[in-house]
Amino acid sequence: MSQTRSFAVDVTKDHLVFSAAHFITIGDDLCERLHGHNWRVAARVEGDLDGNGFVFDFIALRDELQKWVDRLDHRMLLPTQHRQISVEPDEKEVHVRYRDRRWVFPLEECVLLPIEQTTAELLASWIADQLIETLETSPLTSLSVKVEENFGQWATCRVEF
Ligand SMILES: Nc1nc2c(c(=O)[nH]1)N=C([C@H](O)[C@H](O)COP(=O)(O)OP(=O)(O)OP(=O)(O)O)CN2
Repeated sequence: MSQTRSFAVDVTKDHLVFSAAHFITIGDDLCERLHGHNWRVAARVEGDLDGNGFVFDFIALRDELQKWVDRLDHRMLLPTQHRQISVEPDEKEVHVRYRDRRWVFPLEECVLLPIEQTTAELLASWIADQLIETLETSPLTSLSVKVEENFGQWATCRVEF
């Protein structure tokens, strides 16, 4: 009987969590109040086995993911590509505006993300973009990043190579 076999590596850890603030718009007229989440992050890579019998070293994947989780931890997450929320940094502060609502945050407490919204989906996509640079020397076939915004509410971004 013929068989095909495929391999994947998953990394999910209790410490792969960042606590951050954000708000999103929903539809044209609803802009959430500023609030926070403990966002949990996990990653999966698929591909052929290397000479070690690895798809990819768990430890390297875990540590790379942790690096990006740490960059987001205890920060205000702001999307720079939103069509209704303007995000304007100066030397010390970030000025944010949605219609007649305004917020000013210390620049060093923010992460400005080149995405349209700070949804779980687009945060997963941004994290995937950061991981790809490290992974691209390995012969992987896909990368999936999962972000959990609230218990049991996960979004996944899967990139195929
Ligand atoms: N597919 C997605 N759906 C929703 C997203 C998202 O990123 N992707 N995000 C939101 C909002 O950010 C919302 O604030 C999610 O917060 P959550 O705490 O899960 O929702 P509740 O306000 O209902 O919280 P409870 O504390 O559970 O009452 C919405 N949808």
